Amino acid sequence: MIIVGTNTFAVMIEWTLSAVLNNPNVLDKERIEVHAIVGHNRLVDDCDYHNLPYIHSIITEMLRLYPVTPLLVPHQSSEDCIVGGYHIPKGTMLMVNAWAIHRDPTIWEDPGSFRPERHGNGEVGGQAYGFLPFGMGRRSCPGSGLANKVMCLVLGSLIQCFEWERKGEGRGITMLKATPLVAMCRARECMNAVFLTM
Ligand code: HEM
Repeated sequence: MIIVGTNTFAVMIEWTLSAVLNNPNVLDKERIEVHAIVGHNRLVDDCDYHNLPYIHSIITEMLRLYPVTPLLVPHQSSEDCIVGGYHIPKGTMLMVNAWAIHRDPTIWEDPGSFRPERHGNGEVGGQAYGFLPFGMGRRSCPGSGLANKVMCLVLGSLIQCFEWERKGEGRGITMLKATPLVAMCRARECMNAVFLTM
């Protein structure tokens, strides 16, 4: 529980920051949203969660392109069954290739490109079964709500408080970046008053 709840999350934040730093227009758009909703006099908070739709779109798009557990976790069939016309004997180890589903051109338009806008207001822009970063059904991830909330608050705070500059891309069960993200951050001057109250 501790490993799935921390490692997945840390990997996801690194992937998301990388994508945002590589797409300055996305960073600018998000900064404008955070500035309009939260301003400069306080930090991003719990109460802002439902009012930051573009952050939700960014996180959804990241979970689509870079699902941290690309093959989910192995399951085992408890009885003989038929899936998509294939006979699956009892006791078979079953893996779901979420990576391939998330990049299937019959489900997603231009699947390889990073376009948060495809998920208007954070709602998933493809078919329901085309997006399963947290699995599906009764064994799906019980931490998905918490994960989405924490990712939103962390990403919002990082964008609100710091100026970001990419320095190059320099590392469980999760999909790590082949080259770790290397970035430089500097506290934003407009946030100094907030930092002084902490
Ligand atoms: C970005 C963050 C996360 C991602 C992408 C993620 C993804 C997943 C996936 C794909 C599964 C397997 C679902 C399946 O069997 O098909 C899973 C299971 C699980 N996750 Fe997460 N997870 C995340 C965060 C968390 C957090 C924060 C917690 C706890 C606080 C958590 C707790 C669990 C547990 C306990 C299971 C096993 C559920 C079961 O087997 O019934 N996860 N997660």
